[in-house]
Amino acid sequence: MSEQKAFSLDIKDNGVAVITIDVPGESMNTLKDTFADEVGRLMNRLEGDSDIKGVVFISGKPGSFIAGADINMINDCETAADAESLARKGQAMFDRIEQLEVPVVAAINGACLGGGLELAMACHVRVCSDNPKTQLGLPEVQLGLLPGSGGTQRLPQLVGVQQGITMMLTGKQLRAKQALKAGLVDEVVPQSILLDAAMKHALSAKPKKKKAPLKGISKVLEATAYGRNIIYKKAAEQAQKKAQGNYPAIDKIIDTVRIGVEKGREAGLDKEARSFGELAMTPQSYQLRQIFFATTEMKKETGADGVKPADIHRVGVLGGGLMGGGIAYVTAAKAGLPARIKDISHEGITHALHYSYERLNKKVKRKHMRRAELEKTMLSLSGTLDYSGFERVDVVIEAVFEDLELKQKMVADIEQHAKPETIFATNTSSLPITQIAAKAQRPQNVIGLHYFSPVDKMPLAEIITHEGTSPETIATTVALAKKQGKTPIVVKDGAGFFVNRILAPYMNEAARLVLAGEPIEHVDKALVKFGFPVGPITLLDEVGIDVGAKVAAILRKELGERFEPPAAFDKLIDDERKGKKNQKGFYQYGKGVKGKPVDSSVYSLLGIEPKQNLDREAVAELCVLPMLNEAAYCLQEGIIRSARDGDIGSVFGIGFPPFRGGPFRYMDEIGIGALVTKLKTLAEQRGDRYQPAPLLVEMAEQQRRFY
Ligand SMILES: C[C@H](O)CC(=O)SCCNC(=O)CCNC(=O)[C@H](O)C(C)(C)COP(=O)(O)OP(=O)(O)OC[C@H]1O[C@@H](n2cnc3c(N)ncnc32)[C@H](O)[C@@H]1OP(=O)(O)O
Repeated sequence: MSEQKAFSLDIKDNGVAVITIDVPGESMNTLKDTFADEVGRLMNRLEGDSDIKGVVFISGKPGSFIAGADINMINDCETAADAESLARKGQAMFDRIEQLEVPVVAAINGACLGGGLELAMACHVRVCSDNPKTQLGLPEVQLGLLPGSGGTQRLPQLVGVQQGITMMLTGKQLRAKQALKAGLVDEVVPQSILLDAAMKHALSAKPKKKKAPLKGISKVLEATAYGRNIIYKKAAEQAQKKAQGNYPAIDKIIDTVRIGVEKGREAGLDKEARSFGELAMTPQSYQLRQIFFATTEMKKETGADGVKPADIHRVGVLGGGLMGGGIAYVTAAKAGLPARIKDISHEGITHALHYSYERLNKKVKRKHMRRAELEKTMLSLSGTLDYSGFERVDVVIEAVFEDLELKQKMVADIEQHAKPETIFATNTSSLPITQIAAKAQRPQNVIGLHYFSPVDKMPLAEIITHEGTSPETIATTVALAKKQGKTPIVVKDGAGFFVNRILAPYMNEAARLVLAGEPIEHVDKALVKFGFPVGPITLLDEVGIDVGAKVAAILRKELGERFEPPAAFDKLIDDERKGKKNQKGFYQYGKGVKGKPVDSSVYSLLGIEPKQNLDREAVAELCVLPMLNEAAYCLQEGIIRSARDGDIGSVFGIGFPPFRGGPFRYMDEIGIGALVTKLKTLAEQRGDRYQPAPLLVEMAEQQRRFY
């Protein structure tokens, strides 16, 4: 039997060689080093045939071009030299494509990422479909890597140094029209004529090397070495402000581009391959790759083994407030499902509709969406003051005020007005699902579906089951959350569920440090440096100090002394300090306030003389260790199903530094034995709340790891 190939050649009568990429046994094309020989033979064949007038690369997969180099292959590298050699092979393969005498065209439909875009950029012309799935980008930075097969050299040439660096530092992907405007593709056509359009280019004269379509200040800056130096410097400053030195890929990307632009392609490619090798061996890249594997694995899970989710045709949303509005929006705009919003007032409904309209209109203004599409999506949203229309909804998502009796009444109302099989999903963040389901006639249909604010931005959804939730309800809710663009984790009912539960001891500890005199901005900076997107005190201001106090009290009541909040909330609440929402918190807000100065009156209110006693590492450790410990408690109690779910929940829900892999992977890295020793010492010094979770103690004794 002949071996199935990834690249197949079909020479058309018009002399165009069409190379179809269709990696056998994979749902999406990814590039492997083993393809080098295959492509090499193809190139020999093409170079030796003077009848060939042009070449087109196209994908044989229905909705995607190439999703990049195979990340498993990168993961299998044992040394930097292994990874460097992968990069060099890719570079050589793409150089040969570029060196073909005849025009070479990439016909792109769907994802064209990483190594896929690097291949496309080695072609002389790029044509892409206007399919919304068509996205072009170099997302290697999200894996702690840089583009390793010529991308750092070819992208700046096509789109300019500034835009090229930005794309590589952020991993930002461009849609068809954006790619056209940026100079990354040469033509955008409907998918139905993609191949024809590409063939036309293949039969035309080979285009001259194009220049990036730069205008204004970019054009001026990029014209001289002096101007470009400003770009490199600014890019590094901006990126590091966010990355805090935690991502080694950043400097390497900028440096590699710089060397290529200033010293030429050869020097640039050499630096690129070496940097790729080095980065592939960093712990940051390792952890980020594990996050990719975990999320891909989770995309396939239904939440209930072997159970098929029910079809969802319509969704009901109770409450048109901030959360309800956001939920209606992701239902209509992302899941493409009609959402019927019930509120007690016209204002509530108008608010929810307006919320969606504003977001959609922004997309129209940015040309990411047609007006007709906006109108169609808006038509799928409707409102009601009673339950009219609810007899047809398959899932109801409740986002009303946090009041147990009210929520129980909602359950009863839905049981009365909707179908017997309609699922009741509550977006409560603090009430036990078991209690919300307590009076239900059909408790099997009741489940928690906890979104994070803002709903359209935050990627996580916690799906909370109570003892009686049926597997069908779980599978259907998981499917709905995925359609809404969320990564769901299924968790067991319990105070704070998972995310808020592990957040609480961390926030409490940060507040304790402030009360002990550590300056507010010092505590925040320590955790931003550790890798969180914002510090805990800033977060408290954002969430609302009153909300924090309320949640803290509930958790203390349900989970015991370990959750005792520091005795400061009362004073803050009495002083009407709610945080950002009433412009009075730990920091100063309002017009005319520049930067983010601490509101020093909070120190006198709390009777504190701020003085830094601990360094950043110590502050971070004191706050993060209780979070890790609590995550272990959650696993031990079956709140989360696996360490993997806990890691993804923490990274996507609270921005736990992704390059550390999540709390469980981070605990493995510290070493469970070392962690237990540290926690015990802190328990002696600072109090019993630091006592290690029994699971950790047991694991330390047995020298086990989470992974
Ligand atoms: C040398 C080079 O510069 C280095 C590189 O190219 S590194 C790789 C850069 N590319 C990336 O990071 C893209 C990674 N992939 C993605 O982001 C997403 O898969 C995607 C946006 C392309 C598609 O998402 P979606 O439609 O939800 O499909 P998804 O389930 O994720 O992927 C489909 C399958 O392709 C696989 N896949 C996608 N990209 C992959 C990759 N780069 N490596 C290995 N497998 C990959 C997934 O594992 C999954 O496999 P399965 O069918 O066995 O489950």
